[in-house]
Amino acid sequence: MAVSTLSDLLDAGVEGRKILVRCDLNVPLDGTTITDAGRITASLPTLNALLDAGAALVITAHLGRPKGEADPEFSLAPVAEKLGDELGRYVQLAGDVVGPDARERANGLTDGDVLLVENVRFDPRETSKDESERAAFAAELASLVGEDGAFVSNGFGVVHRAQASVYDVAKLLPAYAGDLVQSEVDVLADLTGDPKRPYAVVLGGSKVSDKLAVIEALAPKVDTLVIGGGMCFTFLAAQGHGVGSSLLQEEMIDTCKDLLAKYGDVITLPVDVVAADGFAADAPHTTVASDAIPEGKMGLDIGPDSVAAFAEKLTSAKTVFWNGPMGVFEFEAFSAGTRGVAEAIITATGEGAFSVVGGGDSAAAVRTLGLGEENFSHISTGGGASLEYLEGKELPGVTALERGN
Ligand SMILES: Nc1ncnc2c1ncn2[C@@H]1O[C@H](COP(=O)(O)OP(=O)(O)OP(=O)(O)O)[C@@H](O)[C@H]1O
Ligand SMILES: O=C(O)[C@H](O)COP(=O)(O)O
Repeated sequence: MAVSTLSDLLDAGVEGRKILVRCDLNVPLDGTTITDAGRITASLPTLNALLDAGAALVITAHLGRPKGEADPEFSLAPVAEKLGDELGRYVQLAGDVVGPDARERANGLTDGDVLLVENVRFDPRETSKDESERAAFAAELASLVGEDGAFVSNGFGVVHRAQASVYDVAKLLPAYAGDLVQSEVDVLADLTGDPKRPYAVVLGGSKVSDKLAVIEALAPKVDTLVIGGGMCFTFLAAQGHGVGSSLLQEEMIDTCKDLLAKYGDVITLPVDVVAADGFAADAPHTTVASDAIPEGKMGLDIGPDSVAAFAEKLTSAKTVFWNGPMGVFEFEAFSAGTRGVAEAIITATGEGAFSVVGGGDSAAAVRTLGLGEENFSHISTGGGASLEYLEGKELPGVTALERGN
């Protein structure tokens, strides 16, 4: 990665300067309680290094996918509090993103101060397809750190998004890769060169439309592609099975048919699923064959036979990349599939495989199910970002840094 790094910025000196840092603080929440702070703790080394060197920080981040307007459900308030605890210093939260409150607070920052502005996705220009709108928003973000400012990209989980606070702003300020972006890209590079075979990829989770596209690019590169979680139902539908009220991307059924025709020998789908009456922790549920999901039932986990079939593929792999839980692991009743697949990957790792878990919720699953981060070769903070990297796609947030300075 030919980019300027945090060390270059520290060598240039940050004392008395305001530094804009893009983090991925998109943590899972239960109401206002953070259920896994992994992405916050992963951000700390870079933030602490800058603060220790005398910088004042303006941090930008998103939370969830609000609709381009302020929405209390997606406020970064819980994140500001947790970040303050972790940094051991007060983190101010601006009531807006680039409005009067953010500007006034940014103006008043002195060395060692930390300001988090509100969820950048409260401003519709952040994710706009119109480059000039994004550029205008990026300019307002850049102005928060003034003439002498710099930009540090430290949100690996979001570098696959060509969004204003990730991509456009890097063109307006001297731009540097934070330690998290640099170290994640370095590790993932090991998976793109000449991975040890068999190479298995496990896909699940709920961002079906984002990640179905990844399969076309990954399938030819891997020996096994295991698909569970919310991802599998569009494939089951493509095989002509009813999926009840499970997560389904109807407009992608034909794509899945094509993928199965082309890569059927590589793709493994669940043979059974845990079908529930609704989306709730205590929903009555039963395990059914994946070609017999009853009308009105919702598949919330893969079943035990699927776990066994997936485990057989995974335990013999020498390289494993896993993104996306196999079920709604946040509910105990639907966590067995995720646990079972994780245990198979742990077994493979114990036998010398190189294993990477990528994604906010996937990494959270490893921690909340007590599976032991140390049992995997690497836990990545980025799900979509690492998948796109493995696909060989350009990561706009990294490209922008290469172009910068
Ligand atoms: N069968 C299912 N139906 C509905 N939701 C599911 C199902 N299986 C898993 N999920 C949900 O998928 C979510 C995680 O999906 P997601 O694609 O966001 O993964 P991730 O690891 O966070 O990756 P990224 O970092 O790209 O977001 C979890 O909250 C989980 O409850
Ligand atoms: O959770 C993630 O993968 C990142 O925070 C990016 O979020 P997004 O998929 O909503 O852009």
